[in-house]
Amino acid sequence: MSSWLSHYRRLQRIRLKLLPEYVTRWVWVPRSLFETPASDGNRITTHFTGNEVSYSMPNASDDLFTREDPIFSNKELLEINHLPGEGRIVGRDDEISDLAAAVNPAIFGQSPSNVLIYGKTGTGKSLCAKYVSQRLVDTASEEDVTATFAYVDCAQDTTETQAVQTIADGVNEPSETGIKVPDKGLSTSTYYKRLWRILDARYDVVLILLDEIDKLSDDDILMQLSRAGEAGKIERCKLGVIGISNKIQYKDRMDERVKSSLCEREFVFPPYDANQLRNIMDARSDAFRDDVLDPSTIPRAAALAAREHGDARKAIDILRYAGEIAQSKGAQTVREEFVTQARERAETDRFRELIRGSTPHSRYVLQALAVLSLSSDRQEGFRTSRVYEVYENICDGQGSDTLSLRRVRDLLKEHAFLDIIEQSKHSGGSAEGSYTKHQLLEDPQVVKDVLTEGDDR
Ligand SMILES: Nc1ncnc2c1ncn2[C@@H]1O[C@H](COP(=O)(O)OP(=O)(O)OP(=O)(O)O)[C@@H](O)[C@H]1O
Repeated sequence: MSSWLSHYRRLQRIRLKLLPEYVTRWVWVPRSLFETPASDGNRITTHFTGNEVSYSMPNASDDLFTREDPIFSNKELLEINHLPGEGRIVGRDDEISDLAAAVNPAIFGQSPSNVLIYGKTGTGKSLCAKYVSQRLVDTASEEDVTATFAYVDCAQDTTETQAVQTIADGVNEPSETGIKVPDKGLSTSTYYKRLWRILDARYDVVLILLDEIDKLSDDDILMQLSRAGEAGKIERCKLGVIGISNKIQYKDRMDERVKSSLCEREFVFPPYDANQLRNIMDARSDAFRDDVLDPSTIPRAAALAAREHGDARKAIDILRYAGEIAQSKGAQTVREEFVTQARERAETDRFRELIRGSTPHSRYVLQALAVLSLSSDRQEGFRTSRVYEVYENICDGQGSDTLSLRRVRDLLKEHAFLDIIEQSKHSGGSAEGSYTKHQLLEDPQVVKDVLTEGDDR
């Protein structure tokens, strides 16, 4: 490293070794030690202010780094975890009012309705549920009602114990209640007992948001929460549950008793159309610098996303990637043509994330389905036996032993559970009996590309 940066680093080391904090102000050091010639002839000077040390180089003109982002002015607005504020929730007014009406009784000290929200991924379910819950808490406090909401990601807290611990911990304030909710180590029933005590001690109303409720390993917590008041577990506090799922069939799996108390109100969030997606993206166009977005870029991204899925999250991803592509190409504007490349990248990234950590055979099975889909115009899916044949070839190519047909069937089921493939049952009459067909829900080319990444290395 011959640049002035190497001198900078060396100087830092010298100071750390030679000048501990307590002698900094008293030691006289020859000027030459702190004025070091840089390779381009400039001198780097070290300044001391109290115990602070800083460096300066006159006439530094370093074009190694870009000092201002030429494309984005507030990229955070397009980040995956960004929760948009009120003005940026677009096209969900009806859903927001319906939800608000369902939980409204809480404001008068009555129990909010339990709600189940369905809808495909990226249709704003969690966003609207959190937004309405926060508004309820704010309005309740104006009416002297103490309210809060707890959010549980059931994909992460899949067991009853984990979920109840998360809720109890979320609503607790140990200095006020004197109750501790350790991360682990208590029995499920003890967590419940502490939760009920905390709720009664602190709140008039609590909403519990169970996101991806279908990932819970059983219905036990739903039974407990939806009947806590009725069963006399809590006296003062009124509890409402908002369950969120992107599996419309989820309700069919539910215990009848849970269904009757949890599904007092049900709402379905439809996928966004092109206009709504366009408005959602327009509301965040200030993520970009002025005049950087070509006028056709957002409409093109909206049309593409609406045609394929109606998912706002993916639409926003596409817009962000289009900006990053413009950045990497050194383009002055984010052009419409970047949207197509961005869409491929968004799909690829998402699928890569979806299968991260999956086993090699689970990947071979998917690869087999991708190969079959790419080699056929028929879209109605492939029988297990056919998938198995191609899977055997892939294993052969990889020099790997094959798993049994039964095990491959299980792997296909797991992929169906994750919505990577869709399964359908067919009857072949008395001669053939019934059989299952499997179809990729992802773009087969994306699946194949991601699964064969690194194979040529
Ligand atoms: N109506 C909207 N207005 C503005 N942004 C939205 C809207 N709907 C969704 N989004 C954006 O998309 C992201 C995903 O939305 P959200 O998490 O609510 O989807 P979801 O339906 O719960 O999806 P999943 O089932 O995958 O969890 C949000 O964080 C937000 O950035």
